[in-house]
Amino acid sequence: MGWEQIEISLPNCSSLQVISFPVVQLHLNRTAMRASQKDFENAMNQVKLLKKDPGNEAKLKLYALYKQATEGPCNMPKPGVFDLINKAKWDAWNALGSLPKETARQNYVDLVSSLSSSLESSSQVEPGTDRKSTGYETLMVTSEDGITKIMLNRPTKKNALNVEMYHEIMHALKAASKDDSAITVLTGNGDYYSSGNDLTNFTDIPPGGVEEKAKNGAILLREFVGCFIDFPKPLIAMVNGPAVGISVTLLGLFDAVYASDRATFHTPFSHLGQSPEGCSSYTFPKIMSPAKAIEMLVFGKKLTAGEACAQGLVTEVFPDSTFQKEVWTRLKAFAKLPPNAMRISKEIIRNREKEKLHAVNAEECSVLQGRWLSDECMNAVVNFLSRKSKL
Ligand SMILES: CCCCC/C=C/C(=O)SCCNC(=O)CCNC(=O)[C@H](O)C(C)(C)COP(=O)(O)OP(=O)(O)OC[C@H]1O[C@@H](n2cnc3c(N)ncnc32)[C@H](O)[C@@H]1OP(=O)(O)O
Repeated sequence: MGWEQIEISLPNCSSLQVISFPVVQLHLNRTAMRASQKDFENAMNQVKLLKKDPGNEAKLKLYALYKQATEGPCNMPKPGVFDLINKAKWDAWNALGSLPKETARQNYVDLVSSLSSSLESSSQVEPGTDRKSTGYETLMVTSEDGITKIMLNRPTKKNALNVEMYHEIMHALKAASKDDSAITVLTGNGDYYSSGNDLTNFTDIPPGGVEEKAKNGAILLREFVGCFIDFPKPLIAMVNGPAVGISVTLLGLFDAVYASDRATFHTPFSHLGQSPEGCSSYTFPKIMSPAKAIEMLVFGKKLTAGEACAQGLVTEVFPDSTFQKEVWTRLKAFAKLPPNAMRISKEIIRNREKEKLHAVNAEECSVLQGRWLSDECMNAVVNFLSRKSKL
């Protein structure tokens, strides 16, 4: 995804002919119809309720029409060539030329209506199936031998967490907290545990712009991390390979962390112009000392599995060749222990910290919301997406 997606969507949105043709046609067909301000507001609310992502191209059109409808023709200075996201948005808006505000408003309403019906009908392909409860797009969730296993399942993207995956993990954790399993395990499919936040999450800009994007991201992150803080049963991470970013910071909220000796632990927040999340600003200094936490969270020092174990972040390291067999044997034995006793013991160990953890989570999300709007963060994301940088 990433660069290819941006390259494909840019020509469509920056070309005057392509984008203005349907707009003009709609204008001619609708001289008698005018969307009211109420229709426009309803359409804006409807966009937030779309069950599926309409894709970057549609979102750029929505953005452009929204700006044209509310502010009129684009009179902003053109963003620099490396400011990919804002340039794509500027191009889309500018391509609408002098389209009247009322027509833009009508076209916005029409576009939302067509997106709602096409995304609605594509989600009805399998009638009667509730994807969220019977299957997942980004996870493999199984439950047997008293263990619910949540496996991150985007191996070709190194199990990067896209927005859908955040939602699905929350859903799977909530379901696991109520099912009849005794323990829950999080692991990754393929060679990575997880490469952390999917950096293409930053390219989906809603009509309200980057500020709205940052605000929504902070709300999502807070809810996501909250699910780990509140998870009532023993929660175990099986770190099958390298772990990056949020997949590392969350480990401080797990009850045991078993790692393959192939695993590494990397939190390159400063490199990305970002700041720590997952309550790591609180859990890491407690687990490994403030200085060691700063080496990881501020200077981005990558730890081997052995180092992470020596510092208390990892419970035990296993040779990769026997990792799966040894850990599953151990987990199956744990899962035979009386589940209520385990749950109550976890509660008494963790509960007095819960309030503090929720407060830390809220503060970290608020700081990150600001970081996501910084040049440092935007440049790092653009550099990754344009293949100029990797960790
Ligand atoms: C809303 C909540 C936000 C919470 C805040 C969270 C913060 C974080 O988690 S910060 C950490 C973010 N992660 C990264 O910066 C990692 C970026 N990825 C990389 O540097 C590298 O991909 C790698 C070192 C993880 C792996 O390198 P390599 O073995 O060379 O593999 P590829 O780069 O070719 O990766 C294969 C494929 O996967 C895509 N991909 C991998 N990680 C991510 C990612 N985090 N975001 C988006 N895409 C990712 C990569 O682009 C490749 O895609 P294709 O080229 O389409 O095959």
